[in-house]
Amino acid sequence: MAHEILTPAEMALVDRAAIEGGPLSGIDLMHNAGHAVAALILERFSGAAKVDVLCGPGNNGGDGYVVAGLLSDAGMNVALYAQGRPRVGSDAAIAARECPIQPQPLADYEPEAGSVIVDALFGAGLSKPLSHELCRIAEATSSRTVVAVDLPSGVSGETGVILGAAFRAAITVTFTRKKPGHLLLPGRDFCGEVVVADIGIGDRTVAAIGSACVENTPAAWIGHFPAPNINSYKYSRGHVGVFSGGPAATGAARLAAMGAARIGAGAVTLLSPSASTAINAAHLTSIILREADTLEEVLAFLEARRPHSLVYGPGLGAEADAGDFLLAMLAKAGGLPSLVLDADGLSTFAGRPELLFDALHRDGAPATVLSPHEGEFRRLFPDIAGESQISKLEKARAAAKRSGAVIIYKGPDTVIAAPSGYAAINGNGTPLLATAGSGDVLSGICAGLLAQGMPPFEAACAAVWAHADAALRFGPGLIAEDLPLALLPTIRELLPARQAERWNTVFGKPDAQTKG
Ligand SMILES: NC(=O)C1=CN([C@@H]2O[C@H](COP(=O)(O)OP(=O)(O)OC[C@H]3O[C@@H](n4cnc5c(N)ncnc54)[C@H](O)[C@@H]3O)[C@@H](O)[C@H]2O)[C@@H](O)CC1
Ligand SMILES: Nc1ncnc2c1ncn2[C@@H]1O[C@H](COP(=O)(O)OP(=O)(O)O)[C@@H](O)[C@H]1O
Ligand SMILES: [K+]
Repeated sequence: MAHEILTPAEMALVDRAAIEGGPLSGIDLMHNAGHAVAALILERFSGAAKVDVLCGPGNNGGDGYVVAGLLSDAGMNVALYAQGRPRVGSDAAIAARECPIQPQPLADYEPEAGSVIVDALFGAGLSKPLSHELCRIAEATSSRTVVAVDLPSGVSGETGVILGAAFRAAITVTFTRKKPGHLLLPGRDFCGEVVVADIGIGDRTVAAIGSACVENTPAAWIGHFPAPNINSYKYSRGHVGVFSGGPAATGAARLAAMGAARIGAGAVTLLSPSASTAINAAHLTSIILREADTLEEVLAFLEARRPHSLVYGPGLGAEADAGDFLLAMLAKAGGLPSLVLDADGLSTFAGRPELLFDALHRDGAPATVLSPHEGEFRRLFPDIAGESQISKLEKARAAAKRSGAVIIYKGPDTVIAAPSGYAAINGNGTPLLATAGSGDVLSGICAGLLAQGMPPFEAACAAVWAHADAALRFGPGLIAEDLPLALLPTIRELLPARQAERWNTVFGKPDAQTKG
């Protein structure tokens, strides 16, 4: 699984296990790391007038000494600036000794136009904010071409938080696997293009560490992606029920309904208050419309039609009665398989979230996905949101554990987390999605996948990825109404990939275990 994400601490364990297990020693790995960075610079920037390599005191600096030596051997004009000497006996000390270029004090460094800067100051070992002097240098290089080794110095590999200031890289070359700081904001914004270099550490060594986080790519869930078979009929392909708001707020539910239908649910029913029926009827064709004003009417629908998944929240209004209605429905409806709570369906529990969490932890509760944006997350999990020391990844995990639901913690760096702690960080997000109603479509896509039998964690991951992929393919001008139809090219590529995966499974290749 080459899409695992490793924290710096996990990466250190992997490095150690690789060195102990052989055949490569620490300095061999450092040589390989330096080679990878030097090869990239030769490939992309061989015409640069000069390369300035900035080396720190640890092994990140060690990589820098290797890069400087290799680029100089290749005929480039290289200058080396170092902060502190590597610790005696470290791999970095060997690399510094091997390097033919005499380092100058980093305090003397002034960036020049036309130079490419290699930032090998701090990587995984960054433990405190950059000093004033380093902040000055980071600032002075912000408009230059910087290639960062492992991470831009100043970016926490674990959280993506900036410690003091950070170098702004055009390209970051990291080793073996990405770290959370490459995907979480604001770190991601400082990394530029991220290249993952293989330095000779095998997949098995990485797998043995048991990272519980992956980058959200189709590889993480394609084995569960639903494909209709020859026996499918509309209800067996998945039936989604979406709750509509009152007459002034019906659009959100229709967006969710269309998202569910386009991702492949065979039937989607919009449950509409009678005051909204005429408006909804005027805007719907293939979506089934069912009037339901009271709990009894909703329960009668659930009993008669047995939908596989419900979307509750978009456009419902955040007043307490929306939450009370949901709790009553959960208490009385037997055997509801799955539920997506979004928007007002989350905000209605502000100040009383434990009522929701208790209901979701009860025996027989539906498999639930909560899809809060930043503000909704703060309303449901104020203490977790306020923790300044932990990453968005850890916040999503804590929220999933507490609520008993899969969390889609939305934003440019959406994190998906299961109550088990298993998590994914999304990397294909696009600001094109920052348009009103796009979250409503996402909730429908997620419900549509749940209704087709996809396990909740995988359904949430696939929904987030497909939502962003569709937006990227559609391009500028996207509004939420476009998103359901924009899913088509995405689905048309995912379905053959799913078929190929099925053949692999027949022949015993990848595992299709659920992580949720
Ligand atoms: N054998 C290995 O373990 C390998 C390590 N590699 C490189 O090694 C790096 C990790 O090396 P290290 O663990 O030595 O860590 P770093 O080189 O990132 O930094 C550690 C040193 O910097 C100091 N430090 C941290 N933050 C500071 C700050 N803000 N101001 C001043 N000093 C600060 C620490 O006290 C420590 O001395 C990786 O990022 C990667 O580039 C690669 O060469 C691959 C192999
Ligand atoms: N800058 C961005 N980059 C990537 N994705 C974004 C960005 N801004 C918003 N999104 C995504 O767009 C969607 C917006 O959802 P939400 O905030 O609930 O909007 P709405 O309530 O209008 O539907 C989420 O999936 C979110 O992750
Ligand atoms: K660095």
